[in-house]
Amino acid sequence: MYYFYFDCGTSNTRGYLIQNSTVISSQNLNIGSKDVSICNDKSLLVRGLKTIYDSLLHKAGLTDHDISCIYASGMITSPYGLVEVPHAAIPIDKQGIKASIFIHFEHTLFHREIHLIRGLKTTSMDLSWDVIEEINNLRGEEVEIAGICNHLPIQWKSSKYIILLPGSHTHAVLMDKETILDIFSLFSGEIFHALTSATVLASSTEVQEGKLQSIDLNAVKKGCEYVQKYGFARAVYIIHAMKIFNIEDNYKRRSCLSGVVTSTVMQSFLKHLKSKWEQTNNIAVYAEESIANTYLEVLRYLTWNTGLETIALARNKMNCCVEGFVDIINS
Ligand SMILES: O=C(O)C(=O)C[C@@H](O)[C@H](O)CO
Repeated sequence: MYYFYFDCGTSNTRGYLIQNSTVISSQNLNIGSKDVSICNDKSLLVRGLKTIYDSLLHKAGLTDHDISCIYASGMITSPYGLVEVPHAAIPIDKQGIKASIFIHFEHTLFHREIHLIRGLKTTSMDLSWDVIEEINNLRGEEVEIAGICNHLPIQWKSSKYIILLPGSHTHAVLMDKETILDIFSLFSGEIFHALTSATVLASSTEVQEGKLQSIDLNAVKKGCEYVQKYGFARAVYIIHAMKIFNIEDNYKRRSCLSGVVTSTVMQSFLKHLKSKWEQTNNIAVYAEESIANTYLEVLRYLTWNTGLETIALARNKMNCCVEGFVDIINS
């Protein structure tokens, strides 16, 4: 039996052709909810999805009739996706995620149902300004979490632990065995992106494509030190001063800035950990390798000698998204 799965992000969409539980082929397209928002045109995403779908089916010698079901998760259920679908509320596990799937009939290009995996939020109450600070929400990471659970030390599963998912936003997720108990959401990668593309730091932190995926961990540590000593605003200024007075190169300055942003994000997280999730000592970070290592370096710097156990899982080496999707569907 064949089925199709779309993982839709803010900047990218990936389609997977799956036979039983095995991925036959996949394709990436640089289209996401960000483009829908910028162009105010939802058809952009549908056309992108259909391009991926047709191309993978064609390569496999299949037709639409061979695909028993199409699934999608992530920003596709956001206001800048295909159709806005309310988040499901936590606590939730794989079975709950599967049971809350929303079926949408796509009538413009697919002319068939697309089964949408909902994002998650931390409250089901009516929201107002009085309680907005209690809210946390994610879309897409719930599928990755299901896959990540297969790669954690077995002894972690007998108690509570935390999964950190850095990205444009960073979500910290409190787990009890394989149930998502709580979420704490933070702005993060978008801050770094804004600083390195829309401020005076742009040209002094720019690096070649090949160096984007690597990081200088000593420079990251320096960034942490500046934030601890002076706070975010002065730490960022120091990186600007490094350019003005010719200290180090763009690669080191970029790594240092990454340390500044990451340690600011982790300071908020650690405050939350201390006040709300105190009893938890195990933290797994799932991200592209250099980002996961940056988070680990920063966490170790900020929590030195406190008994936290941290591990990194490199997203570029294991695809927890598709693995989690298969687990959810088979649950
Ligand atoms: O629920 C939404 O609308 C979001 O903006 C979720 C976002 O934070 C993603 O989880 C990032 O991957």
